[in-house]
Amino acid sequence: MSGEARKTAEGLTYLSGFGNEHSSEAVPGALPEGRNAPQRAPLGLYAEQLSGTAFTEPRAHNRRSWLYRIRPSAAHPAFTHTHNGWIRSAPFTESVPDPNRLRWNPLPEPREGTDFLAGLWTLGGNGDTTQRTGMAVHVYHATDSMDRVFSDADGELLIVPEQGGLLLRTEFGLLHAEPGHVALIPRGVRFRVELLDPSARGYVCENYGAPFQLPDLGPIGANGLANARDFKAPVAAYEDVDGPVEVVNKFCGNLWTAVYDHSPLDVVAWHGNHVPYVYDLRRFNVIGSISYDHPDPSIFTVLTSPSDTPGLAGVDFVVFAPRWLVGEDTFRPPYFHRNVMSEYMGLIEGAYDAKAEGFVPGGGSLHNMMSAHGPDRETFDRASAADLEPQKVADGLAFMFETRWPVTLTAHAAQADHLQRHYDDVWKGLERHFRAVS
Ligand SMILES: O=C(O)Cc1cc(O)ccc1O
Ligand SMILES: [Fe+2]
Repeated sequence: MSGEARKTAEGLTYLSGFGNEHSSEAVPGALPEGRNAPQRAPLGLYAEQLSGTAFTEPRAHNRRSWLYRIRPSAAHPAFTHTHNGWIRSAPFTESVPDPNRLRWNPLPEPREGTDFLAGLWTLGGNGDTTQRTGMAVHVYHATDSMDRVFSDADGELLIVPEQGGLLLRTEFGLLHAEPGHVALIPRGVRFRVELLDPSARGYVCENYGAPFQLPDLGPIGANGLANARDFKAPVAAYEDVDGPVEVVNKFCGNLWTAVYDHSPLDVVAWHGNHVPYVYDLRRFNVIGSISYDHPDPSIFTVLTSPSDTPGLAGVDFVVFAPRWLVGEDTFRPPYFHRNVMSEYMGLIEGAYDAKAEGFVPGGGSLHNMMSAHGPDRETFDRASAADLEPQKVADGLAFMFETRWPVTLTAHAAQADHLQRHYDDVWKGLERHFRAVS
């Protein structure tokens, strides 16, 4: 926590646009012109390519960046295996996949001195890190800024703050993420998380699969949902630090550590499209029904990680942002349903329109493949009798990590004290109203 860090965070400038070929230099002349790897890079820098997709993937999906740095990334000592803390990875084998509807309260307070990495607590996931498939759901609660630097070879990290602002110092520069924003750190990008408030809490989707992209818009047209220009990439900023810096690397499910003799956040200039972003969820252009019925929540997709089957996402990131409900003769909250996709939901602020109580900011729910869920009894009774005036859903910001594979829990998530014991009861007492004759 530091006033200095907050001042830095609030004065940041950004480059605008998701998927763009961005470029930035912290020192004029640091970026080579007209080629990526001149015989001698400008200013005595080392040129390095960081790829997020195979070289040969279609141009529309290809992700890579060129970094111009004080020292090459290759100059580091061996990594040694270290403790994974509360972090677990795919394949998830600590418990049997659970068909029950499950809901957790927020994580308990961590010990003082818990940084973002130590505060990461894996709830569960699917796929296999060695196959680059699937995803993991983590929550975090931290009380301290990181001194160390982290990178994740297993996937990209979508960070969803719920309490406490974050300053993310990345190889590409600085990002500021407050509750209501999300930050996206691509696979392999080194970064450090500094806290702007006494503690920080939130959610992380670790996406082992194809990098997140904006969803196609189909008949919606050329605009809407998350607009590409609202994704902000950092401008180059570097640390020129000689001295021991611990670098932690998550690789195939385990944390590995090495002490470098310099900071690896030493990129003076870069260009490319494999870059981190911050996005303000309140910029989401919510599209919905203006006639009748409640649309499927795919209409709220912010980012999607496609799988090898068209239309079937490894993981979708979906936001339930403030919006108007105007449907006529319509049950307006989320309907009862059993879905083939599995849904982890979290709440950033306020309340969610399908749950009157018990789903609280910082908590989360898991409705695995085909589990029956939907509005709780109180919501059903209220919405079935409501006067159908136009209604603003104003005070909530909920989200969903929706995935094609069931989420298997870690042992600590399955046995957690903060796992709610009687979640099923929210659907108790839904009375029968059936009459064979109307
Ligand atoms: O609340 C949920 O379970 C998520 C959800 C929301 C919605 O509007 C429709 C279907 C769905 O799964
Ligand atoms: Fe659902």
